[in-house]
Amino acid sequence: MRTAYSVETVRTAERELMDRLPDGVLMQRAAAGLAAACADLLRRRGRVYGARVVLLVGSGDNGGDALYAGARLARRGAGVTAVLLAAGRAHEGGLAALSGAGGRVVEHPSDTSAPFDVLAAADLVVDGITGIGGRGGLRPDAVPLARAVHESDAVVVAVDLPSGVEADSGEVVGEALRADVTLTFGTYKPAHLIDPAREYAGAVGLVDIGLGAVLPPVAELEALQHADVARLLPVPTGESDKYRRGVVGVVAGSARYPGAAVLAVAGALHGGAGAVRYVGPAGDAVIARFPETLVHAGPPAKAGRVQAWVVGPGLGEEPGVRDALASDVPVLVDADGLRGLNAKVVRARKAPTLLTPHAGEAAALLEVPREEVESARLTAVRELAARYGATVLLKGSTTLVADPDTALPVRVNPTGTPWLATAGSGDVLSGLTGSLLAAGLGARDAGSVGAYLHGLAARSAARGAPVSAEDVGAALRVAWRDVSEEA
Ligand SMILES: NC(=O)C1=CN([C@@H]2O[C@H](COP(=O)(O)OP(=O)(O)OC[C@H]3O[C@@H](n4cnc5c(N)ncnc54)[C@H](OP(=O)(O)O)[C@@H]3O)[C@@H](O)[C@H]2O)[C@@H](O)CC1
Ligand SMILES: [K+]
Repeated sequence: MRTAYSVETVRTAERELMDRLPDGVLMQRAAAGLAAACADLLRRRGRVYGARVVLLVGSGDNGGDALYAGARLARRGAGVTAVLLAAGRAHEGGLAALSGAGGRVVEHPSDTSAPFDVLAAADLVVDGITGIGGRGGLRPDAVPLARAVHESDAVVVAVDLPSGVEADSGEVVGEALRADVTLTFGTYKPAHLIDPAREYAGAVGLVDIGLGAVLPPVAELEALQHADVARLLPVPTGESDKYRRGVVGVVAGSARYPGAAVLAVAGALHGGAGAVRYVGPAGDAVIARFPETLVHAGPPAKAGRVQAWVVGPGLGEEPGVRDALASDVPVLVDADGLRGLNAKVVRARKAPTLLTPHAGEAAALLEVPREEVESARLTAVRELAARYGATVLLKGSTTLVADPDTALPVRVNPTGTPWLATAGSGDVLSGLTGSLLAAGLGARDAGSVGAYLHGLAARSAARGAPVSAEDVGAALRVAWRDVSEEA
């Protein structure tokens, strides 16, 4: 499991750890890890001795880390120049260390083109403008430097965070530095796991500075990995029959969108339930493709017992949502089922409800513009979970799963791929996730395991080429096998 902690939690832990250690030890640990990673990158492109390294240095400790790491590289023969964005406020000890090691210093802004000249010739740039203390994106002075960095051929290493991203939310206000590699300290922060910031961070490495021992046991965010998912997968036992493995009811499709029914059933057949009961007008299309499905014209209340319902994909105006919500089993609501969803009705349910909106649907539920959800995904998913008293899976570039119990970490799906942005892939996900619910997983686990397998399936089906939703459905078995081999 990968976990991420908020800035406030990190600061508290850092104070506790600092009290136990001599002054400056944490920064030296950070700088040593940073310098070692930079030296590795330089060696891969040539060698450290004689390499041209530029440090972008802000006014805080993030700049201090960069300066001390720069001093270590200078001692190994690199030509290191620090560009000070807040001359007079740069970390004193770091500056002294750098000049003691033979590093140079230039100021920005300045009357000369020196900062831009050194950037144009750099092999490696260390971004130490801001870390967890940065607010409000890059300031105007820093923007031309960031652009010069992006135009150069240098490898860009961000200290702790790419400067300009918001650590706690993953938001990017205006412009931010784009890094090839980000070295963070002690723990990941939300921005390392959530888009758009995650994308700016490049490959993220974690430097152990001893913070783990003082961080609280429950993180703000967590990302499951293969072994975690393997432990959660439902596995049939000797006593299992199709009913004991769980029956999932799929209320999807309409005369206009019969394909959504087929795709949701494709997902449901691969999610661990023992049987899939399809309810709606697209029974013929479903049976033609998946003869093992039990079909019923509806309404859901008359279709027979299930252990979980999936309602919404391609439903149009067809009824069924109310019936499913009135049941006493877990319900997953997706797509058309989310339209006009009544928060009071959802809150009053005794069994779990799992809502699976994309950004547009989430925006409609929250009555805010879509861009607001896209730029602040973590806030949006938490707000929806609180408002509906439901588990919410917010689909998108980084899929997030929030539980209505705010003490539980929000789950971030690490297996996403841009190839998943294809028509019908959400229908496969809702069927799959509903099937996991019917097989006995809780809503939070079903949502995060569903998103994980769905992303893996898309990756394995795509392998760098476009995929259809049907391909994703067909590759779910491969993803399941791939994960369960870790158990
Ligand atoms: N936590 C840990 O365990 C450890 C933390 N360590 C390191 O410390 C870092 C945190 O250091 P920090 O607290 O000094 O904050 P930091 O990110 O350098 O920035 C704050 C400064 O920037 C300024 N400023 C604000 N916004 C700005 C903007 N948009 N654009 C430009 N400037 C802006 C603001 O001053 P202002 O100009 O607003 O007066 C303030 O002076 C952390 O990320 C990690 O690298 C490691 O050494 C070891 C262990
Ligand atoms: K930085």
